[in-house]
Amino acid sequence: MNKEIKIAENSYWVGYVDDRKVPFHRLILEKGTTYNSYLLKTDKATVIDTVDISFGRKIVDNVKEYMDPAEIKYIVINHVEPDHSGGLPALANKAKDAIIVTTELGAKELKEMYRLHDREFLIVKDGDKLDIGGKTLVFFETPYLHTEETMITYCIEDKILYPCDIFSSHVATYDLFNDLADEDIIEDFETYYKLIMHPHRPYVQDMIEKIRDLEIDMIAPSHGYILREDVQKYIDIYEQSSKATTEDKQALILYSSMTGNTRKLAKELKLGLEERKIESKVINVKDNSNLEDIKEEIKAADVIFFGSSTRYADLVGGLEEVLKELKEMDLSTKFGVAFGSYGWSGEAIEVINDYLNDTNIKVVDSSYVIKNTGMDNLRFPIRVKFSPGEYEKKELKDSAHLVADLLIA
Ligand SMILES: Cc1cc2nc3c(=O)[nH]c(=O)nc-3n(C[C@H](O)[C@H](O)[C@H](O)COP(=O)(O)O)c2cc1C
Repeated sequence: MNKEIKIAENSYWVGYVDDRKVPFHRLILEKGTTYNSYLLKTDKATVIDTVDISFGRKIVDNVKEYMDPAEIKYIVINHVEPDHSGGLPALANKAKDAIIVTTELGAKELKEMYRLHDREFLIVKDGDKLDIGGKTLVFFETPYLHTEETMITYCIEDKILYPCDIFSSHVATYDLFNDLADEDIIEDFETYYKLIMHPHRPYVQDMIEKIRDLEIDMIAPSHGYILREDVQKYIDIYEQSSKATTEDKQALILYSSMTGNTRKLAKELKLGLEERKIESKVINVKDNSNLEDIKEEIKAADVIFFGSSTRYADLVGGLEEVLKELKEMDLSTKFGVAFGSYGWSGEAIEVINDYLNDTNIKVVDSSYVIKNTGMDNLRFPIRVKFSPGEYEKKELKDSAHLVADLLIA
């Protein structure tokens, strides 16, 4: 490590500056990045987050500049992605008695990733406190910021928030504090927000509520600049940007049904969209429906759901006639989602998806969702066996919420 970077009394940066062009989430980070790790050298010395898996030995060396790593009592892992937890195996190997502090899901994933089944874990939940001997840490669960297991850590005495990926920026810099930056850092900060956090903006709003009453003098994230000047300005950027509205967006739900089950799915999707303030029109497409009218409705919509149940491995009603028209339309600015009720194989839903893939519409299927949001808890196209129960109704609403979020990405 080149120089001591002290962030508060007995608290030091022990991370790594990666000034290569770093490949990350199918991007090349032209300005590199930093993996910020922090050592709180209290009576129960604590490391908060580590470094990328490629630099595990560096964090051990950095800690050694301040203390014997064997004396570390706690290692806090806010987020398990290997650019932050990657130094854990090397560090835990030296800190043999250290307790790993993380969320329940975080512990499950870390054990699998690094074969840490024999290590002691402390599972924390929203608002739990930990006395580390001279300082007190409080933990808040912040799911999907940026993956499901994520939490953030706040030190009461230092008034420092350690939010891991949240409030980060991808810049390789040795002048780690924002007031020392020789350039305006807002663009990098906003770019990071847009790419990593914005797809999860409802969760950003939840996080803002959790930290609203904390006194925060400094934000010490895990990439890029540590924010100690104009701290509120950066929180405000997250709050304002995550409020982006869906009010001017319109959805169209087209369906065909034999006995009304697919109609029930359409109804739940509409309710879910309305909860996100998206106006939606539902049309039952029959054999004699007016195709020109439906095409006008499609042109006016930002997202179109196409639903059919399956009858002898085929679509029902008049939906296929509509699907045949799509190829001739410019749908490049719109999202398309296939759905349907089925009994055992649900071929119609897959056929709808094939039709959509043959147009220039943005097809919301599981592959698209994973690649654009990192979320894999909902399945697209939307398939429900027979009539939706309470569980399926909730999933349908969640699916509608996710599509609503895609609309303002
Ligand atoms: C005559 C008939 C044929 C069916 N064929 C299939 C089929 O090939 N594959 C399948 O998964 N489900 C099949 N089903 C089950 C329906 O898709 C299922 O009952 C669905 O919930 C009906 O939804 P709806 O009320 O929206 O039409 C069939 C049902 C009927 C009555």
